[in-house]
Amino acid sequence: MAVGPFSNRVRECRVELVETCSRHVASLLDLLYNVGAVTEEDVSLVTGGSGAGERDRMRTLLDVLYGRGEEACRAFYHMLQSTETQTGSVDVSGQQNLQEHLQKHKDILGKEHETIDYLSIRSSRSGGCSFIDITLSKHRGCTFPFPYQHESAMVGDAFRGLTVRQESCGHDQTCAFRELCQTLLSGSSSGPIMLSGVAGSGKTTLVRRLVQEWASQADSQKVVLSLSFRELNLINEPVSLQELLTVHYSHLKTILSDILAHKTQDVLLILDGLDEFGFPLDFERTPKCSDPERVQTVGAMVVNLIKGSLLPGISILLTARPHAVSKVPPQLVNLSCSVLGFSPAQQRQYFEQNCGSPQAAEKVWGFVSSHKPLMLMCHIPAFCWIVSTALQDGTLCLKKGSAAKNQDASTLGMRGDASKEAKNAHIPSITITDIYCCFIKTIMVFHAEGREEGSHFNRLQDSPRVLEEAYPVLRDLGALAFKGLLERRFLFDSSDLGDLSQDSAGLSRVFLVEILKENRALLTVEKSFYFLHTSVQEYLAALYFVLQLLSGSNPFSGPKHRTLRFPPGLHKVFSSAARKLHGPSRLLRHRVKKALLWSQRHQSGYMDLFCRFVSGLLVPQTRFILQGLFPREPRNPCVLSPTPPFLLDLLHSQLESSSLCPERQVNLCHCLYEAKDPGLTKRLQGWLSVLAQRSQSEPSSVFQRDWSELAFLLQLNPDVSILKLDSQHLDAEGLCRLLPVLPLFCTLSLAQNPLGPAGAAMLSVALQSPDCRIESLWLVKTELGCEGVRILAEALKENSTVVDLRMAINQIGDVGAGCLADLLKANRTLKDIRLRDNQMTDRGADLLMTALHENTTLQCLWLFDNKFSKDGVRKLKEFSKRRSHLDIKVCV
Ligand SMILES: Nc1ncnc2c1ncn2[C@@H]1O[C@H](COP(=O)(O)OP(=O)(O)OP(=O)(O)O)[C@@H](O)[C@H]1O
Repeated sequence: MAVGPFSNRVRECRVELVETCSRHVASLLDLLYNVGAVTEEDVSLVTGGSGAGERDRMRTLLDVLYGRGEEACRAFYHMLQSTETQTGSVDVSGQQNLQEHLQKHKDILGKEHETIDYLSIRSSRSGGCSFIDITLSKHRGCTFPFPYQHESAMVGDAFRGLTVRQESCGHDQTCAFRELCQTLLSGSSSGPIMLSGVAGSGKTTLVRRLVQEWASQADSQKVVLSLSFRELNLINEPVSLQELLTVHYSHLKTILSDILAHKTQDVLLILDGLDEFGFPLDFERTPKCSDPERVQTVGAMVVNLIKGSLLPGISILLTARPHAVSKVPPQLVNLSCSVLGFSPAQQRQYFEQNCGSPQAAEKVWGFVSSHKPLMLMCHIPAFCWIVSTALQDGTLCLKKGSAAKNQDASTLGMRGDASKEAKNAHIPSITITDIYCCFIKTIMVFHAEGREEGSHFNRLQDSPRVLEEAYPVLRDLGALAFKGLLERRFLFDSSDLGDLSQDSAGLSRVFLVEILKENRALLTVEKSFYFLHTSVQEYLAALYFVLQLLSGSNPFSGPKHRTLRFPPGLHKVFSSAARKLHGPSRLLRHRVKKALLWSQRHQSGYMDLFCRFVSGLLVPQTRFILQGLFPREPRNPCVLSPTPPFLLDLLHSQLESSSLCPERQVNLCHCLYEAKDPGLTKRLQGWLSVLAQRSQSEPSSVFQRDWSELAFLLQLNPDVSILKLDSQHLDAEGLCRLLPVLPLFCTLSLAQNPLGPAGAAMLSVALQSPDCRIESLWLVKTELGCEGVRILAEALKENSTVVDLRMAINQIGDVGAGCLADLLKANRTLKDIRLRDNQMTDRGADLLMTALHENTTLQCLWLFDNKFSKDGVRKLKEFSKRRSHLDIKVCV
């Protein structure tokens, strides 16, 4: 074998040749065979191996050529030159061909991603779903969500969490959909972008919108390819990326390999729903693969795409629920976006565009905006749909709600000290369970027979009959939802639906249309279903659970006369425990307790809503909304009292448990709220009087979970205007738990707590909140230091409510005085600032006086016990004398 310059080039440039010439391997091999440079055996060696892709074939060819020696390698370079000249000449027509295919691709994908809403109530009322811009936040790299929290609860928190993060690290920003669209379609981004958001927050809707936006841009050269993880789950056999895409996009068949080889920088690959991906993603051990033609498992393919080994240079948009974000190592993610959900203004816009009439929209918005728990949940678009469906015709709920509102209004005028206010405080009586009951009822009634005749109101009168008829369907669907929850399963196939899909009365169609979404997998013909929103699954599971309880059956054994069985392990545990108990009341209590404990064992907050719904449905007043569905006389008389005492006892005894984490404790408070516990108001009063006593006596330690509970109780009661938490060992973490309510007090007194700069960051979030009502902020001896003051001063520049700021004994020094001086130049609201004992010297006093030349609103500045010289004090007094509106208090 002769080695010369050509064979050396083949060896040295192997990687480059594989990279650039693999697409010509077939024609090169032909040419080389025709001129005798390679043999028939060589050809079968190169083309053999069914799994080998172009790159593998190219590598084998180069090895063969090197083995054949200098002449074969020279022939190769010669052939390569002529092949490239030939392909160059067809480039112009190729370009035209590409444009035509691209336009066709845009048309097809645009149509596929039209925002079709199958929800017939919605389409009947508003002509389909209109897209409302939604608030997103973006962040370089990757962020992880807070652990231990139900994802639905995280949405409301996300708005404030965002500002907290902004304060502490300064690189999160809110952004609108348009901006994300531009980043993805402009061609300037590459690598993975993670879009996270809780269930129903609108990720898939954003993806649809993005594809439509791109499809409408005639000049966009981006090639968008969109796949859902749900579909990828169905591919069990190894496959090459090229083959997978060719099957999915058969209309791109002729140009796909060219795009994948030469236009990767123009490709945007959307992978929707990472949370649902069933295959493991092993970023450590998955073998590297850079050949789109090489077969591999779907999991390995996804890993190689995300790592940039496969199709380097493409942009990838991954969407995931928050808990699944960590499936991808953060260092591989270029940009993270979170769907924060609808802001209050966007919620209002949603109702305006999705309710049947402006009056209905106004009613729904009025109701939602006066019920804080509802408003928090309405950050999630899917929940907006549930609420608008439940309320716009749900006369029952609206009547009840307006009564609650009137009572709220009667207490709103109150002013004064928190404990006095709490005595009169009224905790609103509408619950989330009420809303879901109205939702189900509205849907059932809407689809009932005789829909064409009579008004919705008339049909509402007939609802007991409709609901009675719906019993078997609701029970079976509920059983499926419950089984899914226990198994942590959210996707069901046709066999899971069993009789439901063949229901002769057609009632189950209601659910298939309104409540279950069909997963339309393009890669296979198999159908699967999932609930419109996980909260709907949790509600139906709770409905089933309570229906079974009230009819004396064991919810854990599945409905009788049906094939649906729960996991054998679970079934055994629950039924053997049940056998040991006697008497229906004890059995009922036992079963509810089991369900509560079951949920508490799951620290992730999964099943939190289920427990709230169970608590709500055990209240006869709430069940009355679904009159007709429940047995008239439940076997168990203990569930007939307004709020069953056994339920309250159970929830209260769980609340006392010392092993409960704060988030589960808050969930128990939610359960008490759903159970319409009349003692909630008392609990708040108790809390506030304990705090009042504590601040007068020796401070004792307050657990973090207590702050969560207090925040929850205060949230339900908007009428308390003064919050005094002096000397309570309250730190930044405690403040974080209280954050939802902090802006809502006129006077916030947090003296003698170890807040420090981190606590100041929390407070600055409250001060910048659009809901901020804080007028007096008392932070005496809270370890702020100059850094804490700097953070607060920045926030106060944006705030126009605080009039009275007390910050004695905080060691702010001259640096802190300088920050306050800067604040005084900008702020026109503050009237009274107290800075006793803060280690300020003449330098600090000078800075403040300079600023006060520009500020004419400050009336009182207390500077006792600082480190001023005699001359400094004299200067301050003279300055004060010259300014009639300003009183500076100072002594040596
Ligand atoms: N921007 C929006 N404007 C109007 N309606 C919206 C918007 N976003 C979502 N929705 C409504 O909320 C429903 C749920 O949204 P979507 O399926 O996109 O959520 P998701 O985040 O993908 O949920 P999941 O994680 O469960 O897949 C949609 O069917 C749609 O009706």
